[in-house]
Amino acid sequence: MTTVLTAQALGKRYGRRWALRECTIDIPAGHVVGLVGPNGAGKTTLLKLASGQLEPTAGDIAVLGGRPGGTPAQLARVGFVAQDTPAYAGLTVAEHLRLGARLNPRWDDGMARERVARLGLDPAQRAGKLSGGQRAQLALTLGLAKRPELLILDEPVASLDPLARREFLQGLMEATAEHELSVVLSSHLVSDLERICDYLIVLVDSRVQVAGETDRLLAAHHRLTGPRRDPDRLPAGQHVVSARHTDRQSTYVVRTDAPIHDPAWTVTRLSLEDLVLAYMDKPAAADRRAPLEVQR
Ligand SMILES: Nc1ncnc2c1ncn2[C@@H]1O[C@H](COP(=O)(O)OP(=O)(O)OP(=O)(O)O)[C@@H](O)[C@H]1O
Repeated sequence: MTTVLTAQALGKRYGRRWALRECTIDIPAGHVVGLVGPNGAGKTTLLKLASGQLEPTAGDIAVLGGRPGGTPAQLARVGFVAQDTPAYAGLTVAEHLRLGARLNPRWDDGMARERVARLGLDPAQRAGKLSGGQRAQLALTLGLAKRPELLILDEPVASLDPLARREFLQGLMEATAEHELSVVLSSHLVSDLERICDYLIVLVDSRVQVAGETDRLLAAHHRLTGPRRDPDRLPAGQHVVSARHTDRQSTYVVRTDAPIHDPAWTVTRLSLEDLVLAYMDKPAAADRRAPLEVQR
């Protein structure tokens, strides 16, 4: 597997507090990867370490085979769109493009101008006067026109209304279809991830709980509902992700590659949101096993 990001026992500490601890992760190339997890899981910290904005306190990280932010050439290969889609409020849209051209050796000015025109952004408008959605689009334009091999987006759509969100994600999907680009996108909005991501990683408390291509993950997970049954009475090939019991009834989310024929169970497929919630539901700190990988 060719990876765009690989980390071993990666950690970042602020004073005595670990923001990310012993994080081991491999992110494959050629995908639009959704990174999801509860507040405080360490997603932003991981993405900032990957883009070279933070230095690790412990462990190793390599992005596109190099040290994040290690050289100007390495910086040019990775684009980053931050949570608050920052822009220089006093600079106009056109000035942002000129700055991008000056700072980035692989800058695609034609693409930047074409996107700005298509989005209806006024080149003379100061970024501070743009709406949140327009600012996010400007940030995405700057990230794409850099022509990175890897584009990292940290909750880029969190503050956008549904229409602006859809337009932003549409622009991102078009760009990934047109250019060879790996994308890692963190978001709490699983329905958005479901639309654009073909690979999912659930991070809880710095640990990868599950990672894999979304269609394979969905094919391998099922909800079983039926008469109460203890987990040790499930077949060995059924890995329990989450369990709920009443006096009479059990509901499991299981991962299995084998068909489920037990007539006692009502078997239903999961949505991506159900799957994410099942993994987020696990007591994170207690679960220190190797993550599940569902891959080709
Ligand atoms: N600059 C900092 N100083 C101290 N602690 C920090 C700092 N940045 C992050 N943390 C802590 O590190 C942990 C991980 O934070 P991080 O922002 O990486 O999580 P996240 O998964 O992105 O969360 P969210 O989904 O809420 O954005 C949190 O407990 C947070 O409080």
